Amino acid sequence: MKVAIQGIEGSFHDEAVQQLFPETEIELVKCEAFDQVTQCVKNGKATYGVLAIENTIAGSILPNYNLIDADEFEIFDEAFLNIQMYLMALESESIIDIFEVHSHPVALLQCREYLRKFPPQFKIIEGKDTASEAKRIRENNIKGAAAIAGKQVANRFGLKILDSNIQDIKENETRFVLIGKRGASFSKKVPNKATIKFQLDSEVGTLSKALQLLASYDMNLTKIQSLPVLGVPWRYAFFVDVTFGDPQKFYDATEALNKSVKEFKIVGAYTQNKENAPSELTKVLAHGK
Ligand SMILES: O=C(O)C(=O)C[C@]1(C(=O)O)C=C[C@@H](O)C=C1
Repeated sequence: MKVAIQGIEGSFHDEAVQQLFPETEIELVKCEAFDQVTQCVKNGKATYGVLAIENTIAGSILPNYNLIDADEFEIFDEAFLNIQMYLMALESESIIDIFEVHSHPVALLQCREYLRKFPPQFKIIEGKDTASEAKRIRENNIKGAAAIAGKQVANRFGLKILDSNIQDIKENETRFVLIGKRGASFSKKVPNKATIKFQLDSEVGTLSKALQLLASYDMNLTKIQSLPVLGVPWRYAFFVDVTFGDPQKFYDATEALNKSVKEFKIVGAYTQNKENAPSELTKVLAHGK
């Protein structure tokens, strides 16, 4: 099965794929940017894509909301990874030799306070994914440069860890979503979580009424994210994550909400996966049910 990610083997996206599909043979479709991931799913080069959507230090990865929304993709599943960051360089280097650091922009954001401790001439360079940056340092034998990546990357590419757990807050998690073409859903599990999207008229109380309606159907709101509607200045769309016990109540709530909001859409109804259970798809592929 082909799954597109931004990054290469060893990146956190790769780890998320392994988390979702521990028993399935996966061919990673390695992309250099998030929009390439959705393009690959759109044009069939990959059946599914995995995208980071939010991090507990860096916040929402907003462009990925737009990418999922723009091309009528659906969210099928989610995975949570504990993210611990490490500073790594060639075996010959020690921390005083380092004058520049390379990593994924979101990884650098997670280590902002740590990076402030280096002298002003120290360069912070946004690159590709964490693993590619580390690999490049190793393959080109780049002295004086370090990468920020997960421990698995140092092991995989033979780099020396110069500093450990360097993200600004010890507890650090990233949430990833599994996406595919709309309607290509596979899970036989009853959903207990969903992401919905809608727009509202700019009138007093419209958002409050929408949220009250969700509450009246026992929907537990876990996240709300507003994003500009592209091409319509100062208008916003709301992406809301809810968890629920009774899927029928969720569908009743969406039916009611659809009548009072604009551009309503269920971006995905799936199973909440804080425990990081393998994706249902693994079972479907193995047993056909
Ligand atoms: O560069 C990587 O290893 C990634 O998988 C990217 C990414 C991200 O996009 O947030 C994934 C998880 C971490 O939050 C840091 C970086």
